[in-house]
Amino acid sequence: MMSRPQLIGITGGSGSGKTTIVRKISEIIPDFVFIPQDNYYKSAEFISNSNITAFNFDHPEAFDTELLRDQLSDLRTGKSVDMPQYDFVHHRRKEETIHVEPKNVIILEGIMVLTDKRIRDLLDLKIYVDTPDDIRFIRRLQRDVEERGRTYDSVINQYLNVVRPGHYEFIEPTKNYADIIIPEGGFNTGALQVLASFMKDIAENGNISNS
Ligand SMILES: Nc1ncnc2c1ncn2[C@@H]1O[C@H](COP(=O)(O)OP(=O)(O)O)[C@@H](O)[C@H]1O
Ligand SMILES: O=c1ccn([C@@H]2O[C@H](COP(=O)(O)O)[C@@H](O)[C@H]2O)c(=O)[nH]1
Repeated sequence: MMSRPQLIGITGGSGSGKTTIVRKISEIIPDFVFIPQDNYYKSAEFISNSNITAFNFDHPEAFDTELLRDQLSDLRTGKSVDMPQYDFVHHRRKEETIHVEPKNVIILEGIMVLTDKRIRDLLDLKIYVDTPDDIRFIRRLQRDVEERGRTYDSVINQYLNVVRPGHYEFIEPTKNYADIIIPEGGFNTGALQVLASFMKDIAENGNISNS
């Protein structure tokens, strides 16, 4: 490793295509550490489809930001961490952790990676994935029913009551902090190529100018 690891933050609303971007980048350049902010959700095991708004997953307080900050700081200074994992179906942190060794490039991805200054200040490059609300909602509805054990009614109820207001209060304004805005997410191949070649450069030469 030639200089300290560089942290790239990828944010945007739920369903904007953040995870898809990371997956596609990994097909071009696999050599990075991936930290999903979702893994730092606090457990809310009392939640089910019928009382989905009883815990607000779209508020900064829903995340264990102290743990995320500590682990990012460790990775940034070349130390390994044991990253938590999150179970979306049962709304709780899993027992098992994943041991993560630092690499030159670290990608932090999540809805609120630019919301809290403590995390924002650790990032070397900030990216906002900007996808229209209707498209994001349709994607989320399909995904949450297929992959996250949710019913249509509960996804719609949660979206109208907490996800949408939280988006406008805590996520959309953070676009102002972004260095790069990617429209439409994971199928914007031009943006993916630019990002991947930038990451390849850091992975091989280990620098962004201000490090
Ligand atoms: N450009 C796209 N076109 C169609 N579906 C997409 C696109 N990008 C993402 N998806 C799908 O939409 C859902 C949400 O995408 P995801 O990457 O998980 O978003 P995020 O991580 O921002 O919540 C997933 O099921 C994914 O396969
Ligand atoms: O137990 C949970 C935890 C989170 N959520 C929702 O997930 C999204 C964030 O994940 P994306 O992959 O970016 O969509 C957030 O809007 C929470 O509402 C959940 O429903 N249940």
